[in-house]
Amino acid sequence: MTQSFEIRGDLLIGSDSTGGNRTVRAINPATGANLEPAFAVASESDVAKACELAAQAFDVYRATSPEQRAAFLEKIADNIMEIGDILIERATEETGLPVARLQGERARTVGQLRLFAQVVRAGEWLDLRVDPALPERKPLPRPDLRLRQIPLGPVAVFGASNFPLAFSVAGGDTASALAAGCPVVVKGHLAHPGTGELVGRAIRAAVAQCGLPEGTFSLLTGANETGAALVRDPRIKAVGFTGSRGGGLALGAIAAARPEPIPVYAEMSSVNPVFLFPAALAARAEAIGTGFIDSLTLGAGQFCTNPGLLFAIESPDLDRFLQAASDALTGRAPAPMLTPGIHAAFDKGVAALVEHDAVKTVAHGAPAEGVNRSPGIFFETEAAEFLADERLGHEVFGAASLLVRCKDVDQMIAVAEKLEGQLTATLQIEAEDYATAAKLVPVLERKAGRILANGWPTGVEVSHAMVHGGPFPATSDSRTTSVGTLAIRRFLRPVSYQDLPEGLLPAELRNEGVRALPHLLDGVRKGS
Ligand SMILES: NC(=O)C1=CN([C@@H]2O[C@H](COP(=O)(O)OP(=O)(O)OC[C@H]3O[C@@H](n4cnc5c(N)ncnc54)[C@H](OP(=O)(O)O)[C@@H]3O)[C@@H](O)[C@H]2O)C=CC1
Ligand SMILES: O=C(O)CCC(=O)C(=O)O
Repeated sequence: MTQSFEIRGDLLIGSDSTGGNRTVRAINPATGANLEPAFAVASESDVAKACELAAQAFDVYRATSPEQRAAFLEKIADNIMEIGDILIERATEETGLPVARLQGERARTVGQLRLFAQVVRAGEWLDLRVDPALPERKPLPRPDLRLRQIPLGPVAVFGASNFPLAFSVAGGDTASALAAGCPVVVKGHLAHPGTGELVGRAIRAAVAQCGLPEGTFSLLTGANETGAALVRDPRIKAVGFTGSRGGGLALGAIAAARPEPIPVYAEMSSVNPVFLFPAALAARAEAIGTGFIDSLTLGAGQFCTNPGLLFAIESPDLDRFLQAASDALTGRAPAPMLTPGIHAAFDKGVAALVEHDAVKTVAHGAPAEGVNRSPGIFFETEAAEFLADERLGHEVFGAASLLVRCKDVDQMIAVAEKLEGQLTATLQIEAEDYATAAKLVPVLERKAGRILANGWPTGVEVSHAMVHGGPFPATSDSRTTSVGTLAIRRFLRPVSYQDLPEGLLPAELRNEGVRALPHLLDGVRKGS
């Protein structure tokens, strides 16, 4: 039977739909119009109720078999697809993003849930290890030691404004936390509350269809105080966040100040440097120029992987690149940005660069027609100026980028050394550049979570070998990723069982259970 999912403006607290205080409306950023209905704002007691239900659900949910948990993730994916066109229509209205982009993002979202279902079934994430007892060992016997990973507990997820599906209510943080066995309480983003509610209802339906405890999932709408109360709640054991540096740091401070501090996995701010090497510019300056502008203006530049900084060595080929990039940007019509606040922040960041004495505007897009939009813009400066003013390396969230002219490779490496942590670093190279690029790669490994060649950083593959992370301020914890299957590790911790009788061991660590799954036996890999 086909299910129907509606937007009512409710909070989804376990199986309960509540919404006393309906004061928030979504805005269509393309027109500035308010959208119906009004959404409920979660009170402190709503937050506490969602967390209590999540805590009650934890032991039951984490005890689900891999098959049950994988089937739940797949049911969420099926239900999201069942929402149908109204999901895409509402997301378009709330974000100003084009239909094709949102359809692609929906595919990424359900693909991500299905990938985590495969991960759960495969069992590598359990990281099973068995060191059998050595009773005869001298001078001391070794006990029987068995290790597995268990989930941390209820997780708070902050949906991102710029990916209303893939980084929001059922996005990567939620998918990886649920895959790990953690109940999830989402603080939805006010930029797309209707989209969030539809997806939240799809998850909640899957909870009921799979016979899971109601507290496995809740969705709260609200402002800063709702999110702060959620992170403070003692039942929450970890936080996933994508957004601004200020927001991530504020939530990290709240988490660190709790009587029991908890990890906050915040993906925050990145300018994603691109290094244009001489032979690459000589071979394909024009193609690099247009490729750059396509990546820069994708989604009105509202990607945390947006290429916001370029480095290149002075040459006539660099001038060819600049001409091609200028031609590609000039006349390009700006798309609406996600919220009036994000648009205002973009205009402020651009104004600071326009007014900067050491920065020259290279090109900009066509003038804006309509609200919440501004032309894309491309600046240049000299390496010495860049090194003298650290503000030039800060993120301007939107379609703005700065080219830094370098004298030679040594200067390019010197500026790279000064960069803050990044999600990505990109090399445009040809074979003749490899020897010089080899000097830069070790520097970039220290700076970024992903290093790529001859592509553009926007558009993150959801896969096993992806890292969407990096040193601060790209994220709050460079040891992990928010995209890809490795993201599950954020919500797990190891437990070692020493000499426990077989009957007290978890099923997967008993002799028969462990043989059926990949594991390390005395340090040697066994199983698939
Ligand atoms: N690196 C990236 O991937 C992204 C970066 N950004 C950056 O963030 C800016 C603003 O965009 P936005 O998406 O709203 O990001 P924010 O960081 O402002 O907000 C993200 C989420 O965190 C919450 N939040 C923020 N600060 C606090 C706080 N002090 N206490 C409790 N909750 C908090 C917000 O709640 P509430 O809505 O109630 O404020 C929202 O739910 C952009 O201009 C851009 O610079 C945005 C998107 C992605
Ligand atoms: O580029 C992508 O696909 C993902 C970008 C991202 O993580 C973000 O903008 O928050």
